[in-house]
Amino acid sequence: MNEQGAGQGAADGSVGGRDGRRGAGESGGVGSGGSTGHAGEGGSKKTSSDSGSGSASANSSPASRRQLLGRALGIAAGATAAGGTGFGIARATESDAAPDTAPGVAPSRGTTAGQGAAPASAVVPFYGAHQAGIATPAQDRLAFAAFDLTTTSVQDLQILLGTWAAAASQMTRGLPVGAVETSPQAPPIDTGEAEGLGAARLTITVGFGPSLFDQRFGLSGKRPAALADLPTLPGDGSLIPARGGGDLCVQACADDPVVAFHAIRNFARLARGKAVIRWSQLGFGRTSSTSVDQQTERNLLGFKDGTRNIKAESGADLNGYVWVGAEGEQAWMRGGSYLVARRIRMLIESWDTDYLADQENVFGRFKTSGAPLTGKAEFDTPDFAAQGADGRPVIPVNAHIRLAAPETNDGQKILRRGYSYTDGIDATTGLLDAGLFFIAYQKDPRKQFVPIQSRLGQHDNLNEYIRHTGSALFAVPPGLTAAGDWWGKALFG
Ligand SMILES: C=CC1=C(C)c2cc3[nH]c(cc4nc(cc5[nH]c(cc1n2)c(C)c5CCC(=O)O)C(CCC(=O)O)=C4C)c(C)c3C=C
Ligand SMILES: [Fe+2]
Repeated sequence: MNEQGAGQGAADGSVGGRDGRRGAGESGGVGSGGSTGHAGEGGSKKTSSDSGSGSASANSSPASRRQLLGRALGIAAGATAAGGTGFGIARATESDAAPDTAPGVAPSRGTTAGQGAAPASAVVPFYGAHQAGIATPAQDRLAFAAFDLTTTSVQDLQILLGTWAAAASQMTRGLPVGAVETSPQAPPIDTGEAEGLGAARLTITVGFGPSLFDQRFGLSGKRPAALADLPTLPGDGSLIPARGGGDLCVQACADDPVVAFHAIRNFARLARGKAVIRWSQLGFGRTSSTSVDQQTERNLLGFKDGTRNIKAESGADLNGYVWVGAEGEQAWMRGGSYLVARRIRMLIESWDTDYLADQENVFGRFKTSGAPLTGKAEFDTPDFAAQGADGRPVIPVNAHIRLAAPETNDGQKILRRGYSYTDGIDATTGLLDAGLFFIAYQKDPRKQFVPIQSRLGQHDNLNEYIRHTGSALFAVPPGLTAAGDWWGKALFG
């Protein structure tokens, strides 16, 4: 489906196509191009004037589309009538949306809604003090998207966040966002590809980018100091603007790639007319263990990654380095965290020509065991003071772990939650475009990611083999308390 088709289908809101069905654009699709690309590669970034407004601003049948989705999600007239207070969203989701025990829409003719319900063991609770997907033991797969808002209406934004919350409550329980099989004349509410796959430990984590706090929504006074734009850092020379930024982000993690993709796709569909995907990234093979129960996985350079990560079981580390506490001047962020995403391409072909001892000196760890060069077993504590017979440090001065470790960074730590990625071949060089989609959570990027990356960008032995190509920062608010709560409710309150 091309961009024009998508725009037309959405803009004219027509129901009667040649075959009597709604136009293709209305039947959904991922963001601006339906791919995992970004605005600079194919899909052009839409503005409010060319967004193909498939909902509120279109003039014929969008109301029926909104009603359709709203009915499914329990967000309809109440939310629209809220007049921008957000209260209507809360009430609508609370009163009309399905309780946690039922799908969000009464099954219509032939619907399979509900049949895909997940075994309890595969469900990660959606509601809680903190958003799931941060301290949750890392799942196998990632689908991540940053969105740009195409609306400038606060009410539209609130409706979007409320709609997403209701949809997330469904999907994280392994349920469709609405009927998969509707009447022949209406598009299915849920796109259907995750039917029967269960929840697969799906978590959906939403964040707000610095740009959300510009003049459009009257939020500039609510911008946390810690959400300061990331400064230009050493090693930022290869960043591609279209692979960074965004007003909103959605991190969907699951043990099944279809389940993770389905979440992003349906969020993009529900955002139609209000927001478009700016860039997105699929990830596989979690590169960071975030629980003591998880075996440490390897990154694409073949090294165990996540050995000295913050673990879900360490409440002291989570409170000390990850969750925003009373020190944050914006009360709406307490219990939240800040997400830094970096798309880091690995120069794999070059790395593969490097000899083993050099690879190990790059990281300061042994490749097979993952032990520090000063130890024998993976979890041995690195001894950064140890010297070899030649009087030189055993862990080289420019080794990755020395430069990144809390011992070198005023005791600061971050929670890493990245995934390997591959986007095929670089068309100009024929080399693999693969690497690490680095995600880190922290209390304050100004004290954590920025100084650590500043040091790494200047001195890290690894720099010969990597290029940072994308960068983004998001404020991730605390968890939703119960049905009816929505991301940003306290922000707009
Ligand atoms: C700014 C933060 C970091 C970036 C960017 C980063 C990129 C990056 N890392 C690896 C591979 C490994 N990293 C390891 C440890 C490690 N890395 C960071 C931070 C960043 N890494 C920290 C804080 C740490 C822990 C340091 C410590 O306390 O010892 C390791 C060793 C195993 C482990 O402890 O996880 C590996 C391997 C790659 C490949 C990469 C960019 C592509
Ligand atoms: Fe690292």
